[in-house]
Amino acid sequence: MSQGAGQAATVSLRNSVGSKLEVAKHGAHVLTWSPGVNEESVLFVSPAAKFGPQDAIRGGIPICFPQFGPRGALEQHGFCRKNNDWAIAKQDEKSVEFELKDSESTRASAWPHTFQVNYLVELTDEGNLATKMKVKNTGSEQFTFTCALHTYFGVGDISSTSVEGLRGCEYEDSLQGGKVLQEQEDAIRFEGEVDRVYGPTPQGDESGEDGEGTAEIEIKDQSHKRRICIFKSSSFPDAVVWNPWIEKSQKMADLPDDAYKRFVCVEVGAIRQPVSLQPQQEWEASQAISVKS
Ligand SMILES: O=P(O)(O)OC[C@H]1O[C@H](O)[C@H](O)[C@@H](O)[C@@H]1O
Repeated sequence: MSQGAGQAATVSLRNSVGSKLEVAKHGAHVLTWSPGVNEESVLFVSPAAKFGPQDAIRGGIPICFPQFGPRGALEQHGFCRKNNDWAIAKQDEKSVEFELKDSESTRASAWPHTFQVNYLVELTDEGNLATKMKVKNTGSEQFTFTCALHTYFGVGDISSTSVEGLRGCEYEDSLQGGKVLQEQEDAIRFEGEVDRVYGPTPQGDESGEDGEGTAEIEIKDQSHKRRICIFKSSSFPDAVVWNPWIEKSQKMADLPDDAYKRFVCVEVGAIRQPVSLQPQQEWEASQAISVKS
């Protein structure tokens, strides 16, 4: 574990081709990921991000669990992303597995269940970022949850960025009170705030667990002349597309007013239909990300 500058205690991983990533123990929060040697991180972290013990870090990959957004009685996006009780269950040179169990504070929350979350973060030999999330009901009563990996992807300029792969998919438009619509475009472009929960999204081939194969969703980052390919398992049936644009950014203390120009969130998750687990039942879902020119 090392202490990143101004950040929580972090774990750094490297592979033989010089790819690297950094994960904060706080929230099991992936902060940076660089697939190639001496490349900048593909993930966006706000220059005004806060790293205190009670803070949700603005950027990287926050884990939203056991509740996505305001869809329940917990605080926005649930307690996981701010939780300091994540332990390191396993670690080797190219992967680290974090583990979070229920605690006095979670049992005192509006979601008082006994559970275990395991979150595996891996740097593949090709330099892709592979993550797997497992949730186990370790109690004696059924519970439900919603969740997402809330990934902030860095882009050169949001105005020349598009998100592809969601044509024909149903979505809830948060800017229209959750009205359900169907995506008509091959490419989603950004000329203002976008906040949509798509799902179930068209499924690529499940072989994408290592970031190779046919991506479900692609971010075309024209300014950096690259495609960011997102693969997700069918147990993450949904994907949120979000950019706050300027008005919402001006209301966010941990985001500079013009920072919206340099990121887009595509957040794979199980959101529209909560996941239900019987006692001792386990659920798992994975996301892999790769970058192609
Ligand atoms: O500010 P946060 O609690 O991190 O939420 C940031 C954003 O997360 C998701 O993208 C939601 O769809 C948005 O409605 C929300 O504004």
